[in-house]
Amino acid sequence: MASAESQRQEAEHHPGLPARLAAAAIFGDIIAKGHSLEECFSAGAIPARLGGLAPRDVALARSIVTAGLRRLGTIRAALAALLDKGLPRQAAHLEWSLIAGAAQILFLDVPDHAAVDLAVRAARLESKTAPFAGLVNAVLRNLIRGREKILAESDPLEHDTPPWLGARWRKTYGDDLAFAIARANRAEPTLDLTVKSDPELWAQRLGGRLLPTGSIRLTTHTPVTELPGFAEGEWWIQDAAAALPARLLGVAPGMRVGDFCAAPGGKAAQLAAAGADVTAIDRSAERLKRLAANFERLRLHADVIVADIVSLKAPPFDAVLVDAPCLSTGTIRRHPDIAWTKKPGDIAALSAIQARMLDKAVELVKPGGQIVYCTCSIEPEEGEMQIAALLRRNPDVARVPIRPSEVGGLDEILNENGELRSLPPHLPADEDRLAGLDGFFAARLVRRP
Ligand SMILES: C[S@@+](CC[C@H](N)C(=O)[O-])C[C@H]1O[C@@H](n2cnc3c(N)ncnc32)[C@H](O)[C@@H]1O
Repeated sequence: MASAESQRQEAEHHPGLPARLAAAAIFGDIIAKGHSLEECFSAGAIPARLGGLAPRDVALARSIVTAGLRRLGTIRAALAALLDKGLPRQAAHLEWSLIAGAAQILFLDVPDHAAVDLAVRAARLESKTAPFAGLVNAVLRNLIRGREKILAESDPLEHDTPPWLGARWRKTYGDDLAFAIARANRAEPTLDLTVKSDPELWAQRLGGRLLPTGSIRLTTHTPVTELPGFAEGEWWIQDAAAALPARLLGVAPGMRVGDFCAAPGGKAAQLAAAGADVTAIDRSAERLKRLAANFERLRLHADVIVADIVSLKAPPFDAVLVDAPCLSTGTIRRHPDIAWTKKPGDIAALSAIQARMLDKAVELVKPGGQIVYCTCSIEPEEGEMQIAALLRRNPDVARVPIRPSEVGGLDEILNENGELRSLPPHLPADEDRLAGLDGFFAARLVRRP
């Protein structure tokens, strides 16, 4: 290992180096150790990987990691073709540095020579990898030569989607839609806002586009904290599809609503802004702190409870929203790490918890009260099949179909049972950067009186 002192000296002479070292280390944390992208760049993670980095370097490291994860399959296939003998075992972690270099060369607006030079310097910093600095140089230079062909031949489904997910999506949605989902996942996500009130006025003030669903889609590059209305708590960031489930509950002022799995509070804020008396429940005290901070900025109120929903005891609610934990495959555009950190076996464990949460929602909603169940997953086990199973096992529950007028007239995001099923290629736009929706499932139910 390089001493901290030699790293510090190198970094002083080569200002771009710390961001590349951090990016390479974080690729390892995510791909090999299964940490999430959000966790790696959260405030708590800073001392471990990002300590001492200037905000500009943290932003660059994040761009490298995000671009690299979004196109990981393409990068790995290209590197494998150039490394016919693979990487030497003692220097296997050079892969992270090569991935970071390749992400810059293929997908970021970074000068090629900087990407190569800094990857070579990073390799020289460690005794185990130093003998292979020449190999790093040769591989990345060959990558530059082959760039056009690599990009032209890169297929979203074959290369940038893990095979098990690609196979699932083909089976569920057919070849064409599976391809469209994979292609949409490679695009940068849009920046959508939910406003407390008067979306037309705020769309105008923020120079954004008012979507048929009522969300505002922005094109600005101004940091969100500097935009009008942020400090005043007039709006919050929330994907346009994620904003739909809470609206389907049709809350009226004073209604007692249980938000099951509430943190960090995007949907709870919608319910509270609509005048509901919200009880926000989540088992993560840490994430509920974020909800509390968000609510403070938005000047909204909710009663907050740290609890496991499965064993929750509470007086009955007028309505319940269940935003259950899930595989989150509908949000790969925003969280490209999900494609590589989730495993096929996760679905069975998650769908068992989802079923128990649904049963709890039925138990804790008053007779005649409504439940909206949602997940940001495009896997049917966590959506359509979950509701079909609940309706089979509990005759006291019925579906209340969602009408197109409740989702901005977007018939294509409703299925034949009147459930919401949005997918990343939905909501196309004249400009690619304004297109797309997170993949969400939502069903509205009523506990029979
Ligand atoms: C999809 S997120 C919720 C997002 C939130 N509703 C929003 O709109 O901002 C799922 C949440 O479920 C919580 N969670 C997972 N398992 C839980 C359980 N057994 N009981 C309570 N909360 C749970 C997680 O801590 C996480 O905050």
